Amino acid sequence: MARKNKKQVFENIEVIDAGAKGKSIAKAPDGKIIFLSNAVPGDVVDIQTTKKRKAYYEGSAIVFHSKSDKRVDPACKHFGTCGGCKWQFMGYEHQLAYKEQEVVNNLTRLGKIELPTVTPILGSENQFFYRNKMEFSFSDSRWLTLEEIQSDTEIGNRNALGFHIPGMWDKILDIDKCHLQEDPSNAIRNKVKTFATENNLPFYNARNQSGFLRTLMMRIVSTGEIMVLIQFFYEDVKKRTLLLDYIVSEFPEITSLQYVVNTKGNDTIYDQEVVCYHGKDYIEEEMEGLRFKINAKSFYQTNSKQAYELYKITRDFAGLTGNELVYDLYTGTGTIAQFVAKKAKKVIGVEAVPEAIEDAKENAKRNNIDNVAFYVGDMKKVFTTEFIATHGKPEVVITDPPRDGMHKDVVGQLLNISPNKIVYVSCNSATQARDLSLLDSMYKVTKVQPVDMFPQTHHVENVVLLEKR
Ligand SMILES: C[S@@+](CC[C@H](N)C(=O)[O-])C[C@H]1O[C@@H](n2cnc3c(N)ncnc32)[C@H](O)[C@@H]1O
Repeated sequence: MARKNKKQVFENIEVIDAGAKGKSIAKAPDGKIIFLSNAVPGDVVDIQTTKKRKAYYEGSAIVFHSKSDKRVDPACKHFGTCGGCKWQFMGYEHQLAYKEQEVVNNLTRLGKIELPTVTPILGSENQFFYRNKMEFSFSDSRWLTLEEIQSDTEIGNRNALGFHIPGMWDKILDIDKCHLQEDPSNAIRNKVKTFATENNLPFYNARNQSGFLRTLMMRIVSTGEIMVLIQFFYEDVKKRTLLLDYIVSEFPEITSLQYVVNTKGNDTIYDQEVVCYHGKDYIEEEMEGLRFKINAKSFYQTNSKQAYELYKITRDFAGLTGNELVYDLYTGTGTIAQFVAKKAKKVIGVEAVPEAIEDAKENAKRNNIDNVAFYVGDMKKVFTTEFIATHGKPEVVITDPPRDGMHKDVVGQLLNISPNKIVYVSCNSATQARDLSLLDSMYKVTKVQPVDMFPQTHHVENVVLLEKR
């Protein structure tokens, strides 16, 4: 019987494009598309298929006949094994061009939207070290390279503090220098790893569910404040104090040192008690004179500088005069709501996560903003006709949904209340395209501005202004 997924090799194929999920695209001799993960458009390669589907192949380049002039040398030595920055081998101007192309393709092909001239994508000033939050995992079974496996030398300590190998929940790549978060991020991570190893603090083993140290989360923000949170698998006061005291003495610049004892199977801390060991239990980020208190569980845009650009575009698209009632749907910790508040009569933010709404209310108070109000709940249940009757019909709606886009009932309600303008901020232009096509009967897209929040990855944010036809 013929094997269903028999691997094939296609020779001398030119990689022609970049596609969704950071894959590049080539065409097989039979006309089908091949999605590749390790090639840049312009490379000429031999491809071994890894999966065969009805309409396409997945594969990987095994021989490079010539290399694309879009290539650059990756800055990070972990590139290729670490799944974090898939596009690091492509020049930044080309990353931007492909991101912009993806937005345009999704809106025109998937959404069938008639677009105005798209404003060129706004690149990030920092192409590296732009993230304010990172989380690293401890493991006692470090991912080994092929050379290490093949070598005769005995591998002693296998402790790692780094990232999951893509698609592998129990394998951690040890990170020596990550190019995503500013110093002292690398120094803290490396010193914690060395100290913990030297003092025999057991690193986690996900397979056996054993070990003491689970994760290290760091937040470093523009005000200079630093939050470090260590997650332990069980309580051991002696070991815990040993490590935390070491961190305090070695890094006095840390303004918030916290920990969690999480005995569950998974690493999420959202249902866990967070204990402040040293300093304050929060840090503060600043944007245009506004201060945002961020605790260990709070959501905050991870690229602070580019978030400021995104918010300015959003406010500009909203074109507020000071007389409008604005709704900020999916408000998170209410940052957009507070950012536009001084240009509006009133802003109402709605969000599903109760803690985020608590942060939003507290931040608004601390910022002396009294023309905002926040409500918690699932959008499709909260954003009802009764809610509108109680709080008023908005002239402008800003919406910033998660990757899935808006629920169809929420889109239906927008059509129902028909604000003059809708500013749609999206981190997934495919679902944004779907929602825009549902709004198309009543709204015309008049402005489009893609924004790059995550250099070296394929992710792209897009802001769209919709005006009533
Ligand atoms: C992309 S974030 C936007 C955050 C915020 N606008 C900001 O810039 O910080 C999307 C937000 O939608 C919230 N969310 C997700 N599903 C929701 C739902 N069904 N109803 C209400 N909020 C939801 C998430 O918790 C998250 O805070």
